[in-house]
Amino acid sequence: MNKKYDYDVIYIGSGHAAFDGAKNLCKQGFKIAFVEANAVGGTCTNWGCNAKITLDLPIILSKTQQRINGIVEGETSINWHNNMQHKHELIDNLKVNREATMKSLGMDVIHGFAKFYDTHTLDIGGEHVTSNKIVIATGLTPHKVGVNNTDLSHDSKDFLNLDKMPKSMAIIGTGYIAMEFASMANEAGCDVTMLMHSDKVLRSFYQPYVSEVVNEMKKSGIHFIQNSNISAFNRDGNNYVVSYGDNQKLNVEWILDASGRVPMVHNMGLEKIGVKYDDKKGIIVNNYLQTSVDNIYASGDVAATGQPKLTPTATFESQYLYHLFSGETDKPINFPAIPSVVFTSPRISQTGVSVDEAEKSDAYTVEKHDMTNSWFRQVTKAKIASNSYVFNKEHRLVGFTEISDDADNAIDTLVPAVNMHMNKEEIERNVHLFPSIGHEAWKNL
Ligand SMILES: Cc1cc2nc3c(=O)[nH]c(=O)nc-3n(C[C@H](O)[C@H](O)[C@H](O)COP(=O)(O)OP(=O)(O)OC[C@H]3O[C@@H](n4cnc5c(N)ncnc54)[C@H](O)[C@@H]3O)c2cc1C
Ligand SMILES: NC(=O)c1ccc[n+]([C@@H]2O[C@H](COP(=O)([O-])OP(=O)(O)OC[C@H]3O[C@@H](n4cnc5c(N)ncnc54)[C@H](O)[C@@H]3O)[C@@H](O)[C@H]2O)c1
Repeated sequence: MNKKYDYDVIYIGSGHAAFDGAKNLCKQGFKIAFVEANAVGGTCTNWGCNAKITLDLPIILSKTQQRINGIVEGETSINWHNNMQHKHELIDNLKVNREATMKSLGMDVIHGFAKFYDTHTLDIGGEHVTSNKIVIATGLTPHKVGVNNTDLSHDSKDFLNLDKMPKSMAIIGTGYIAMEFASMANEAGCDVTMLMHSDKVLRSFYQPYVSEVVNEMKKSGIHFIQNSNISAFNRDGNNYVVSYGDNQKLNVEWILDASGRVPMVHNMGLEKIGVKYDDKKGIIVNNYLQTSVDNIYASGDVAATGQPKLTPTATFESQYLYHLFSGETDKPINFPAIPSVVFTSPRISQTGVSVDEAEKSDAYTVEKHDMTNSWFRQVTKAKIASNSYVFNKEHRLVGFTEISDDADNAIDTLVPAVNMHMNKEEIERNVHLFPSIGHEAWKNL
């Protein structure tokens, strides 16, 4: 579209924050390139959501079998090696397929690490490429705890490639990754110990529900050490020793550092061209996802928008930039309620106004339900199933959270009702498949 630069838009990164909107821009005639330093498709596609949920399949079966034991007889045992093979079959080619799709649509893929040469020029291994607009979509990278021999620990990518499940594992942190991977490892026969930073687990979720998940995990044999204050990792033959607390030691086969993920903002020359960022939150953007330099934008996990750093957010931002660049909108980004789920057993999901926020304000009312007595949950023999609906003053639905093995499905069905702030009349205009979790989630409204 313009002759001055090689491209109309270059995306640094090729994950959901880039590709999802770029393909639509490309269809409108924009000349597009992606610069990718690692696997095309980014974290979610190669070592995030997709890989994790594939490995979770036998965990769901095993947990279901335990609930309906007696109806289904015998014990389920997980063959982790075969589970990992299944993951490789589904995941390993995704990056190849994604690159082929990009090229077939007419977009270029440049392999290498991008640095800014000036505000319109990227340096990729000494080659210069220019673009009218540049979108920084570089995501997050694992944080390493600052202790002695920190390199003896592994990260989430290593876990998602473990061919053999270790007999014992120390997990640093109790966030999303720590809790999900602990549930999987435990069910696959590993002795898991969680080394907590404080006494809080999954801080952004409704704590009474989080406590129930922790209790279930404890019953399954997972150990939680609060305020662990870890100080060093050391080798002990083929094993590793984690030093923590007041000279205490934990001997394990494997250490997973799940102490968080930090924005990919370094060594890119951002300081040189004046793009402002915060080491923890990411690249500072305005309501148009525009950085402190006019022609440079940020999208997805690396953008400091205050939104949950999740795939649906990255996709939404990427699509917004498509609408903005194509001239279809000149309005600021207007985020919908983003649903999030922790894939533990049971799972916790939430979207919109949280119960905590609602309970601190007169503007909301909260309705809580124990779902274990509902008919459909009796079919699934749910031991734990509760949810909470948040309504505003006009009794319109503005938030929802659930704990249950079906919390992911429950939230997915309610997202439109929360986003549209539906009232009773609007809710009743929607009919649902029966019997289903979706029907259950709507019928209390
Ligand atoms: C283990 C795990 C499980 C997850 N599970 C879920 C889930 O169940 N649901 C969910 O919604 N979210 C989940 N997430 C989060 C989700 O993966 C991210 O929110 C999403 O991938 C963000 O997309 P993105 O495009 O912003 O960044 P990314 O997908 O991280 O893409 C950024 C890309 O930029 C590249 N890059 C970085 N710097 C440069 C550079 N200078 N030059 C060139 N390339 C560069 C990187 O190599 C990377 O490929 C999970 C994350 C992890 C780690
Ligand atoms: N189901 C999902 O949607 C899903 C799953 C996995 C990851 N993710 C995304 O990936 C991101 C990263 O996940 P995460 O679990 O790495 O981060 P997180 O921020 O959720 O958790 C980090 C954990 O590490 C702890 N911690 C920090 N410093 C520590 C220290 N020095 N010692 C011990 N513990 C320490 C924190 O207290 C916290 O419990 C999340 O923000 C989330 O957006 C999402």
